[in-house]
Amino acid sequence: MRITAHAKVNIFLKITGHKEGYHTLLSRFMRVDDLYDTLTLIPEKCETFTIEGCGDIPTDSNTIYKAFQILQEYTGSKKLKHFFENHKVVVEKHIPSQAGLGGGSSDAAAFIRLVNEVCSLDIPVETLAELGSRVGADLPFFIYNYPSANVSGFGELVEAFEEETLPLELFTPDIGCDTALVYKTFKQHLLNDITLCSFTGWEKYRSKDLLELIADPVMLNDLYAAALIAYPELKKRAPESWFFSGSGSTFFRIKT
Ligand SMILES: C[C@](O)(CO)[C@H](O)COP(=O)(O)OP(=O)(O)OC[C@H]1O[C@@H](n2ccc(N)nc2=O)[C@H](O)[C@@H]1O
Ligand SMILES: Nc1ncnc2c1ncn2[C@@H]1O[C@H](COP(=O)(O)OP(=O)(O)OP(=O)(O)O)[C@@H](O)[C@H]1O
Repeated sequence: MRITAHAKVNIFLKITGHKEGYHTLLSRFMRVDDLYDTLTLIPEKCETFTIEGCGDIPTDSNTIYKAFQILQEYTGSKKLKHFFENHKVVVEKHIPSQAGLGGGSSDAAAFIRLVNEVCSLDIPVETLAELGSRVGADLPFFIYNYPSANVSGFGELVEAFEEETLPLELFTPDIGCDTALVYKTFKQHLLNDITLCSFTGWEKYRSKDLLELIADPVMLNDLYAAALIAYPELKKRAPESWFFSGSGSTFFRIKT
């Protein structure tokens, strides 16, 4: 009873607006094949829901626990409660936190997919994605588990994009970027300047072609400029000609 929870990068990320306190976006998400956490369900009597391997993150704020609560509420069954009185969740973390790689979201999505199977919940993937979106905006992409996808809305509209994943090299400086702060900075300084026509048709390009064609990391990812304002020290750590993922702080490029 084991599952891998892969990291993602955002090949491009353009903010399209703001409503209900959240930003809407258009982004190409790509799974990172060789960077993943693993989640294992291990038989053991547990007095409370038990997660091992997530360092000092309190259980209550762990995305895996949030996913459990949402599944529990949705199914309303004693099956899940009973299962987790007799199994613990062991996480092997490899994806750095606050890095723009979606680690916490990927863990929660992998947990939902695994529990759906192991506990024979038979919940359709669309419903799992909707339940997942209540944990975080990145969850639907990880629930569908496509290698590459165009993602829009707040993150809940996920459309598979037919292409192979790229071999990626990642660099995560030791600067944790708080997603909420980066979005807040974007709203304050940059939201008024968005020009929707500047990225018309980007979603149709293969990721490799788009990275070559646009080449500028600031143009490709709207949150990069916001992250540079919120975390000015990022500038010194940015390697020349690398791209920026999500709300940071990871830079990536295609392996040569
Ligand atoms: C930056 C991305 O990772 C790109 O893939 C996502 O858009 C963010 O996804 P996430 O980490 O799952 O974000 P969440 O945990 O849902 O949201 C954290 C905070 O970021 C802001 N937020 C998030 C997503 C979004 N579309 N608009 C926002 O303004 C909100 O203030 C929210 O409270
Ligand atoms: N299972 C988990 N794994 C990692 N972080 C978690 C987890 N559950 C809760 N968190 C909390 O979520 C915060 C953000 O972690 P995460 O690794 O998901 O962020 P991220 O790199 O900002 O992702 P994003 O791509 O969404 O920007 C961390 O500071 C951590 O305290």
